[in-house]
Amino acid sequence: MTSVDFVDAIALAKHRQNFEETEHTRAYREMLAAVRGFQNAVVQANPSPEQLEQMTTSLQQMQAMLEAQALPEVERWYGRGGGRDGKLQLVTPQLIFEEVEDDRIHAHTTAGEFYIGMNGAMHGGIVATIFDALLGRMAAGTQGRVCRTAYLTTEYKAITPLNQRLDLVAKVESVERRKRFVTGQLWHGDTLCATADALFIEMLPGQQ
Ligand SMILES: CCCCCCCCCCCCCC(=O)SCCNC(=O)CCNC(=O)[C@H](O)C(C)(C)COP(=O)(O)OP(=O)(O)OC[C@H]1O[C@@H](n2cnc3c(N)ncnc32)[C@H](O)[C@@H]1OP(=O)(O)O
Repeated sequence: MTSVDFVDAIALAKHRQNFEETEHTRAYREMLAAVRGFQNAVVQANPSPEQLEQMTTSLQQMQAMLEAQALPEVERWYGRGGGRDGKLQLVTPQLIFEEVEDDRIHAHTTAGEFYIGMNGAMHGGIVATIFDALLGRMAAGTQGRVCRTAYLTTEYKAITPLNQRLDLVAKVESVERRKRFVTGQLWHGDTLCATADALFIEMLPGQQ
């Protein structure tokens, strides 16, 4: 089996939904958490020349080790999972899904320094990426529908802080044939930091 067998998005998603949490994959999740910790540390420090040399050498060694084991997308653990602790991914801060219903989701997250824009505020592109992941999960619903984002509009109402709990709410507003219109809100306590509305289209067999 190669990744070429899975240009069909539905077949790829179905195959990747079969994901067993084992000791080995839990260790992979822990490694990704360590990468997140590293990313947070790396953006906050100005290491000395000696430290930089040491870090660059170590990182190059780890990169070479991983490159020697690279797999086609269909076989990778990255991007899989999807229970309460969300997917095994690094593109957004980890999302914790508290309630997942077919028309409503409540989740939360805490974004570290890696996701900084400027002056303590989260980068706006990360806010939009969080909404894409949250609203994509909403469009998938409890049935695991395979959908793609047709549009996603984000409004930034207040600074989204780092290192603080953020609450995320998603809702399905309406459904028309393959179209799922969904909205999202990102809260810090009582402050509404950002909102989004998006259209997700359910994939047809054969579509990439
Ligand atoms: C439990 C399991 C959990 C699983 C968790 C999964 C979580 C995943 C989370 C991660 C998620 C991350 C997800 C990602 O990041 S996906 C990556 C980002 N998105 C893309 O790359 C998508 C690129 N675009 C396309 O592939 C196509 O355009 C799609 C597939 C979207 C539609 O092309 P397709 O040929 O299939 O459909 P159609 O053109 O006949 O249109 C169909 C209908 O839609 C209407 N329309 C289309 N576009 C727009 C528009 N912009 N505004 C308003 N309306 C629009 C259109 O008028 C028509 O309406 P109607 O005639 O029916 O009335």
